[in-house]
Amino acid sequence: MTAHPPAETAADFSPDDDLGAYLLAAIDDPAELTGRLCAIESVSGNEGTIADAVVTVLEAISAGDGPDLEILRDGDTIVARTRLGREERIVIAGHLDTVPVEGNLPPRRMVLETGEAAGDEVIWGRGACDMKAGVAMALTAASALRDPIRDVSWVFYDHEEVDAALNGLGRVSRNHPDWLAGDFAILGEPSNASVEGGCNGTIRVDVTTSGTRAHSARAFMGVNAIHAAAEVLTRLSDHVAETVTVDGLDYRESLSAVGISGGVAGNVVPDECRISVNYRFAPSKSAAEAEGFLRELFTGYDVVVTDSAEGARPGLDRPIAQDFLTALGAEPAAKLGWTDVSRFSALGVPAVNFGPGNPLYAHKSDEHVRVREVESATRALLSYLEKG
Ligand SMILES: N[C@@H](CCC[C@H](NC(=O)CCC(=O)O)C(=O)O)C(=O)O
Repeated sequence: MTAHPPAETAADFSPDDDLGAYLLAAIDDPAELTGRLCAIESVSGNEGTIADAVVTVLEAISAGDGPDLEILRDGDTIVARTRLGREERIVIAGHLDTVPVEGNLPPRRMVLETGEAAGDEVIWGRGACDMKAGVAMALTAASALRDPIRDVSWVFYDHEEVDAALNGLGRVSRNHPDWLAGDFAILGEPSNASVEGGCNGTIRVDVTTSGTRAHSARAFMGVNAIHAAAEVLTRLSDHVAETVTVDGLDYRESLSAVGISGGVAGNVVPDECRISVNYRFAPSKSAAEAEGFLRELFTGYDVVVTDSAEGARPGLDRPIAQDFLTALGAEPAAKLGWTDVSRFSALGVPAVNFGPGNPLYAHKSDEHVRVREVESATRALLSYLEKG
C-alpha cells in the first residue's frame, strides 16, 4: 500500500484568491499545474470555481503567441477552439470534476516510498490521476501549441463522475452539437500515458426485496426484507465476471453491490431492502443486453434501472486512430472504466483515452500521478498536434 503523506507538514500547493493567475503561473510545468488544479476542490456539482479559473487560463492562452481560441461556455463546460481552416480537427477533452474527497486533499508533491510508484516523485491527492493531470496536460499543450497540423478543440467539462443524465458533454451535445465536431477525439483519462481503447459500458440497478413489518419482539409475525437480501448478495458473490475480447482488446467485466439500504426502526422487522448493483459490461454488449442479464440474474426480485451508459468498441482500426498509435508508439489496452469515448463514438467521432496516471489508482484514497508521466504525456501530445 502507498503511504499517505504526513498530515502535519505544510501544504505544497497554496492557491490565492486569483485562481486564474495561480494556474497561469504554472502553465509551462504540467506536473505543478496538476497539483494546483487538485488544490481547487471540484467534486461533481462543485466545478464552478475551477471552470472560471480555466476560462481565465484559456483567455490568456488565446491572447498569447499561439493560435487565437474561440471560447464558448455552457454551464461549467468550456470549449476553446482554433479556427485555422485546417482540413481536420482534433477534439481533446477532459472533465473537471472528481469523485468525493477521502482525506486526500490538500494535494502533495512527494516521493513515494512504497507502492507502484515507489521512488518516483508524484502529485498525490484527489483528482491527481482522474483526471486533473489530463487537464493539466491539455492546458500546457494548448499554451505551448504554435502551428498545429489540424485544428484543435479543447474541451473541459463538468459532471463526468456521476449519473449520465448530468454529464456536461451530454448537455453540450444536446444544446450545441457543433461544439463537439471533429475527426478524432482524445480523452485525457488516465491511461499510463499510453492508449486505452474504447470503454466498458456501465449500468446501475436497484434490486429490492420485500417483506412484512412486525414488532421485532414478535419477529415471527413478519417477513424480514433485509434477511431476504442475503440471496441477492449470494447471487452476486457467486457470479464469475467475464473477460471479453473485443477487436483484440481484453475488457474485464465487474459486477458489484455498491450500496445497500433498509430498516425502519430499531424494533421493527423491515419490509424493504434495496441493494444497488453496478455492472460494468464489455463494449460488445448493449446497455439493453446488460439490463436483460441483470433481470435474469435477479429473477424473483424487483429490478429498477437507475443509470446506464453504453460502452464503446475500441475502433482502433480507423486510419486516424492508427496514426495516433503510430505517433505515440503505443501498445493499446482496454479501458475498463466508462469514459466519454463512448459519447464521441456515438456521435460518429473516433475516440481514444490517452492521459497520464495509472487508472488502477483512480478513485482511490492514495490517488496519485507520476511527475515524469505528466511531463512525457504532455510532450507526446504536443508533438502529435504539431507533427502528427
Ligand atoms: N455515468 C457514469 C460515469 C462514470 C465515469 C467513471 N469514469 C472513470 O472513472 C474513468 C477513469 C478510468 O476508468 O480510467 C466510471 O467509470 O465510474 C457512472 O456514473 O457510472
